[in-house]
Amino acid sequence: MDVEQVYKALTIAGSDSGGGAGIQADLKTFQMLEVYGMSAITAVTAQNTLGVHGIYDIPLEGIERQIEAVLTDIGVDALKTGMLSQPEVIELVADLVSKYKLEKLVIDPVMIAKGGANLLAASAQDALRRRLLPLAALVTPNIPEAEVILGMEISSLESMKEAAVRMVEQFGARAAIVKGGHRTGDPTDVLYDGKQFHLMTSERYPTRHTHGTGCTFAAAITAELAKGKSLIEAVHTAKQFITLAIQHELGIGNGHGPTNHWAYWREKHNLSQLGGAAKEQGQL
Ligand SMILES: Nc1ncnc2c1ncn2[C@@H]1O[C@H](COP(=O)(O)OP(=O)(O)OP(=O)(O)O)[C@@H](O)[C@H]1O
Ligand SMILES: Cc1ncc(COP(=O)(O)O)c(N)n1
Repeated sequence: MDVEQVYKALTIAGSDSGGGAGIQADLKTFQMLEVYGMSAITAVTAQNTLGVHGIYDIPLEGIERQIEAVLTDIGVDALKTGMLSQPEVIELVADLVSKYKLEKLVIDPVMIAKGGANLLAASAQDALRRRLLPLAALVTPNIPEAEVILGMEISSLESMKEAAVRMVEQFGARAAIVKGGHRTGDPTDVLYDGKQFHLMTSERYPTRHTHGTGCTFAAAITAELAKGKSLIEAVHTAKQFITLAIQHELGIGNGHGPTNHWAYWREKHNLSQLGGAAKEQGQL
């Protein structure tokens, strides 16, 4: 029997007790894409589908030790960042990414939760621009995040393209994808790889269960990069992963529920989808 290589990915992000976003979404996504997942938790949130009910930052030394423990023993093929919370966490992550010469870094510049809670101190925005973006293989802002980082209004496909180019040319990321989930119409994401644009689009599913879509999307890209896939291949797979995860909503919770992290794997293996019972019972 053939034995295949084990690929490894690390997420540096916040914990979501509700399991839909943050560390939990990232690890579920790594697992479903058959990549070994590891984590460094920056903050613990008390969170459910109705909102964020508490944020407890992990001391800087604790974050550093988690990352060092993983890197000095197990190693990583690719990594991603999510909720970094404070400017000194951004400085620390940038120092460690440089120290260990980590190339495949995906930055999801998490700022505000769907429910409105602030997940990145305003004082950290400058550190994000100055220290982290120049190290990114890919940065994955949604439209409001790109507007804050760049100080520009984004209201059209053309301005999404301009934003992606500025992330690369002005701030030094090697590639940028500006996600279209927050616009009306089909959710088109604009990827600029430093040379050309790639537009990724899908049908828009009318659902309130979109908690953690950005985390899941960036984690899927990271998992595919860990396997050695090209950026374009990785983003294509991630788009399929997130589209199926949104399409086959689970119907969990009374607010913005999680996406379905099983959906891509079950589709690939020709299995029926979970969550249908809730739909039939009219709970969705
Ligand atoms: N209703 C929808 N139907 C289909 N695809 C969607 C929908 N909403 C978002 N997407 C897709 O999901 C991915 C994540 O985009 P989105 O803009 O929602 O990220 P985000 O706001 O960072 O997510 P979050 O803050 O919830 O983690 C993108 O590929 C986007 O096009
Ligand atoms: C720990 C953590 N990380 C990221 C998000 C963003 O996800 P969303 O915008 O869907 O709330 C979140 N809510 N919680």
